[in-house]
Amino acid sequence: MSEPSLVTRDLTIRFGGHVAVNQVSCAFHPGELTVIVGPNGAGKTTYFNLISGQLTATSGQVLKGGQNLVGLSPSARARQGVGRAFQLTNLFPQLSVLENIRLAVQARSGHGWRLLRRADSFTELTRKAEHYLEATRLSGVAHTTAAALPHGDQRKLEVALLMAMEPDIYMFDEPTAGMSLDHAPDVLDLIFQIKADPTKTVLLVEHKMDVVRKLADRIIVLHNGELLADGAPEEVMSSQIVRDVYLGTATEETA
Ligand SMILES: Nc1ncnc2c1ncn2[C@@H]1O[C@H](COP(=O)(O)OP(=O)(O)OP(=O)(O)O)[C@@H](O)[C@H]1O
Repeated sequence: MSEPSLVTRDLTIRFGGHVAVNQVSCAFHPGELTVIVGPNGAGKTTYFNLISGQLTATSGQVLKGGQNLVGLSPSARARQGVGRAFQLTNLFPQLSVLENIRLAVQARSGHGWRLLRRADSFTELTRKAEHYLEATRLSGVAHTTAAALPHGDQRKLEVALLMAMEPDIYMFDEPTAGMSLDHAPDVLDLIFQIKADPTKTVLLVEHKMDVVRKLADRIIVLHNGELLADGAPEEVMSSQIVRDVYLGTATEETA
């Protein structure tokens, strides 16, 4: 197997006396989509926050290319290639879809978020932005303001912004939450597209078992902040301990 693109080693966070993530060691690889599942309160989002930098670990490491990212801000981690989709936080609501994507391309290219003076740089950025616009099938709403987009297109725009940042680690926390059945397949298609690139690593937190089945190359199960199981989807889903702790009850609720 390829070298891991991201490793968490004994990753732990305590909130007072409560250990929300407890010594989680896991290696993630390029070309692999790992879904993180577990019952409510298992520590999935906290684990994500520790990787993307919204939270700082009490102990343990987040290693990328041999560098420990613990202590770096979320934006510093994004510059290191750890990209996380966040609902609306990176959007400029009054700018058009194309302008939003162009700003993300610009930030990635090292021009920051300033207005550009040089016309040739601008054209190059627009060309790249149009590429992501097409990849996410948002060309039809290129000139619509982000604020005026329907919810489903806003979620696609979030994926477009993430793609424009060209991360090598993609993180999605319940990417279809709150979406209608019409729009969910579009966003799942985009994740399929990303996963098809063998240089990208995808991490996904997901409750919906149909989405897990559709996308997962590998499943890890968290329970009470600990890593309970890790393996191929069919192996993990059929293991007795996982069925007892999680799937036995959760599939009925969420499938
Ligand atoms: N900032 C915080 N301060 C105190 N406790 C916290 C904090 N953030 C999370 N927790 C606790 O850590 C535990 C794990 O929470 P987390 O949100 O990571 O679970 P989850 O698996 O993502 O749950 P869900 O599926 O419901 O989103 C919970 O007991 C939660 O109450």
